[in-house]
Amino acid sequence: MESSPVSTLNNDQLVIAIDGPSGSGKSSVSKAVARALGAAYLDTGAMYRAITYSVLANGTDLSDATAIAQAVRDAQLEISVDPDAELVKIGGVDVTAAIREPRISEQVSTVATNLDARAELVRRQQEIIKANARIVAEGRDITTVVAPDANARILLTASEEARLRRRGLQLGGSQNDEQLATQVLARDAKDSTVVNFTQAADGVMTVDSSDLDFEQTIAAVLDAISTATKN
Ligand SMILES: Nc1ncnc2c1ncn2[C@@H]1O[C@H](COP(=O)(O)OP(=O)(O)O)[C@@H](O)[C@H]1O
Ligand SMILES: Nc1ccn([C@H]2C[C@H](O)[C@@H](COP(=O)(O)OP(=O)(O)O)O2)c(=O)n1
Repeated sequence: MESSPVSTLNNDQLVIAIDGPSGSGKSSVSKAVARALGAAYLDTGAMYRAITYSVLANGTDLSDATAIAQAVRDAQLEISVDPDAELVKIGGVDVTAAIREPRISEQVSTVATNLDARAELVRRQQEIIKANARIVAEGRDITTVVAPDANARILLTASEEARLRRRGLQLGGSQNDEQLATQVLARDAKDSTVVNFTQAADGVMTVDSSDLDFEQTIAAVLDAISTATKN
């Protein structure tokens, strides 16, 4: 599966790890939780998306796993960890908005299922986490691989129906049902071949947001963090 877990936690550090499937609310909820905790925020999915943008822009053959892995090692990737200032750059180019386009969502699993690419991105994510005294990091393998020793580890889930509905609204109704299913469900199925983000690993708390609104979900996650950090 993945490269072996490395301890990322320094003394006195607060690391919150949040994983979950597409559309479960990871990014929006983690950002709000980071603000509430006065912490930095790391969107690891944005790193996979930025690499995908770059390999597509450079005409890299997506079936060439070695070329993709090399592109990740060579990538000059910058990501803001300020929850109030979203910024992603690759090779000096601002790709903050471009990486959210459906064409990236449709191809990103090619990068996410490349194990050499994952190893390099996990290494960079661990470096970013180490450099921040308080940080909320979210993705698919944060609770299990990137920061298994985080102070609180949470799996944020939601029903398929809720996730498709939320993503549809987020994209302003521009995608039909089939396109949404490709970008959400088919992508999760591909990504699940290399990381488990559907079942909570030992010690990981599950927050199911299917029947919670956005504010209730933030409160439930803050509650889970408070329970986990009491011990
Ligand atoms: N509990 C919730 N109830 C309703 N909408 C939500 C909830 N959580 C998140 N959302 C909305 O759903 C959409 C997808 O959330 P996002 O944070 O991008 O998910 P993810 O990062 O897991 O893909 C966003 O528009 C977000 O505001
Ligand atoms: N830690 C991570 C984060 C994201 N990924 C992959 C899986 C996803 O298909 C892409 C994009 O992730 P992102 O969190 O932006 O996706 P969603 O907003 O949840 O739809 O990256 C991963 O494999 N591991």
